[in-house]
Parts: sequence; structure tokens; C-alpha cells
Amino acid sequence: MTAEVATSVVVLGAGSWGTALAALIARHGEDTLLWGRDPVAIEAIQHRHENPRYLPGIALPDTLRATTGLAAAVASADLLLVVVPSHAFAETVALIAPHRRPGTGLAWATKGFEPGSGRFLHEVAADLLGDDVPLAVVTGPSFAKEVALGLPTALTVHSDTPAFGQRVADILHGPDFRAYTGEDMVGAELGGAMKNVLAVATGVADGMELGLNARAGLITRGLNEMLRLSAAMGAQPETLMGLAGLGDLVLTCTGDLSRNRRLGLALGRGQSIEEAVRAIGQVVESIQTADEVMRLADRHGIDLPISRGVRDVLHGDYSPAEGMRRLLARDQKPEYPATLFSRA
Ligand SMILES: NC(=O)C1=CN([C@@H]2O[C@H](COP(=O)(O)OP(=O)(O)OC[C@H]3O[C@@H](n4cnc5c(N)ncnc54)[C@H](OP(=O)(O)O)[C@@H]3O)[C@@H](O)[C@H]2O)C=CC1
Ligand SMILES: O=C(CO)COP(=O)(O)O
Repeated sequence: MTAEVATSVVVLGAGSWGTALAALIARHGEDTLLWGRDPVAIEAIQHRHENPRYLPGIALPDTLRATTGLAAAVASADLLLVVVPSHAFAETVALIAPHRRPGTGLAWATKGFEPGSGRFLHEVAADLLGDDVPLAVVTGPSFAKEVALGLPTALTVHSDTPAFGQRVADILHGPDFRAYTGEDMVGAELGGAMKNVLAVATGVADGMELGLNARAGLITRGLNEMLRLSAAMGAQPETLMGLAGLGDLVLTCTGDLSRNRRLGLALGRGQSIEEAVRAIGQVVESIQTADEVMRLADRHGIDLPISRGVRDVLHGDYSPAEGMRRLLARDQKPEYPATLFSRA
């Protein structure tokens, strides 16, 4: 960790991932303040060093401070990390904008797009804060609970302002946590968003007890969907082959801590979306992201059968069983389009 710059880090969003990241950063000796909108949760974090709703029973560092006062928190920050769900991202960045000190960069660990417009979160942030603000996305295979427990984790920080990306990686990197860096924000955001949709598909297959071959087939063909859409959008294939793509795809498609996988499992076992979401009790990003992924794919003329099936099943257009039947009934084709890795 580099210590030349005294960093006051403000994490916005006190759910499971915001709390886990704030705890990680505080454990690394950074002066860290966590902002959340729920006074009861903030009181528990500040005084009992626990987030009972989102990370029950896990001790948070005594040095982690928490507040509901957004304006003062933002004004005190020299690094901002937004970790609210994607549907609240634009609203949160708009609240930040008037209080941000000049030069303070903004990172986020949110996965998804702006609902409705389908804009990438780096586009939303640049629109609200201006093109000259350093931006970075934090993504990769990382369940909040495991990070909060201090279990080994690797993720990646992508920024088109490399010095800022490095600074964000520095506050995350530590004895049990490896933070890599890159400069492909489109690829990194696309991977983090698409894997949530693909996790629903493997969850459905597992919920229907279709076997381990089906699971591996869906993960690999899901990676193929990521690679084809990201290539059409000018992202680098290695981003999708790394932590932001394959790494997170494998974690979310196979790990039962994943809320998106658990939604798929529930649907595959015959439960309704409403029942499943109620039981999960936390954000399930795929429900909105499936629409935005398909909007992007249609705009770029890319066929994504698995993601489209998830979108249609989530819309109630047909059953999970019918979705699987349609996937299997498709025409044969080459595994990769000949042009995939030969784009300029
Ligand atoms: N959990 C994980 O393991 C990981 C999550 N992520 C991503 O992080 C993002 C956040 O997810 P996560 O923390 O898991 O979600 P949770 O469901 O655990 O928590 C969501 C948090 O966001 C708050 N929130 C919701 N709407 C608003 C709003 N309009 N303004 C302010 N705060 C709001 C909630 O507050 P309240 O309780 O008051 O409703 C809650 O504190 C998602 O995009 C997710 O994909 C990425 C990697 C890992
Ligand atoms: O993004 C995550 C792990 O990297 C968390 O996945 P879920 O949102 O499906 O729980």
C-alpha cells in the first residue's frame, strides 16, 4: 500500500458490499467513513461495529466510522467509493456532485447499467460530474461476506486515469486481498453486469437438476456471449477472460452466496420471482440488467440466446423449462464466429 497521500475515503452505500469494502479499507489503516441512509444500521455500525441486517455476526473494525450525513461526508473525502445498487447510482452521484471537493475522484463497485437508458455507469458519472473527474470501476469475483470475514480475494480496478485507478487499487490491496489494475472500463463494467444475468441461467439449470454438464456448458457459452458483445463494443477480450469476466462468471454461476444464482435456483424449482426476491431480501441486479444487456445487444446486432432467455423468463414470457428447451433447440453453429478475435 502506498502511504504518500493521506487518504480520507468515503464509501457511499451501507449494504453488504459497501460495508465489506469499507471494513477492508479501514483494516488497511485508511481513515474511512461509511455513509448509509438508514439511521438504525448506521448507529449499529458506528457503536456496535456490526451491520446486523447485511453482515450479521461479523465484527467490523473499531476504526470504521459511519454517518447518515452525506454532505459533510462527501466534503471531507479525498476519495469517493459508491456502492449502492445500480438503480440508485445516478441519484447518489447527483447528491454527491455539489459537495465533492475539486480533484476528488469517484470510484464505484456497483454492477449494472442505469435502468431505462442502459447507459454505462462511467457515462452516468461523467455526465453528472464532468469529463475531468477521475473515475474508476472496482469489479471481480468477490462475495461481500467472504471479504468481510477476511478470506483471500482478488479483484480488479479499471480506470482511464491510471494514476487514480492505482490509488483505488492501493487502498484495497492488502495481506489477504489482491487488487489488480486495468484501463478498460467498458469491458470491466460489461463483465460485471453480464455475469449477473448469466448466473440466473445456471441457477435455473441447477434448480431443474439438469446436471453438471449443463452448468459448465452454460458458463462457457455465457463467456462466449460476454466476448461477442464486448468485442462489438470495443472492449478488450482479455478483460472478459480475467477477473471482471470469467472470474466473476464462475463465482456467481457456482457459488450459492450469489443472489442472482439463488434467483435462478428458485425459478428452476418452480417458485415465482416475487417469492424468490422476497426470500433473498437484498438487491438482485439481474432483474434490471437483463433488459439493459439485451437493449445493448440488439443495438449492436449481437445474438445472445442465454441472456435473452433469462430476460424473457424474468418477464414471464415463458417458463424456465421452455427457456431451456428453446436454448437446446437452436440450430448448430461454429463455437466462435471467425471474426471474433480478428477485429481491429
Ligand atoms: N454483495 C456482494 O457480494 C457484491 C455486490 N456487488 C454490487 O454492489 C452493489 C450494491 O450491492 P449490495 O451492497 O450487495 O446490496 P445490498 O442489497 O446488500 O444493499 C443495498 C444497499 O443500498 C442501499 N440503497 C438502496 N437504494 C438506495 C438509495 N436510493 N440511496 C442510498 N442507498 C440505497 C440500501 O439501503 P437500505 O438498507 O436502506 O435499503 C442498502 O444499504 C450492487 O450493484 C451489487 O451488484 C458487487 C460485488 C459483490
Ligand atoms: O457480484 C458478486 C460477486 O462478485 C455478487 O453476486 P450477487 O449479486 O449475485 O450476489
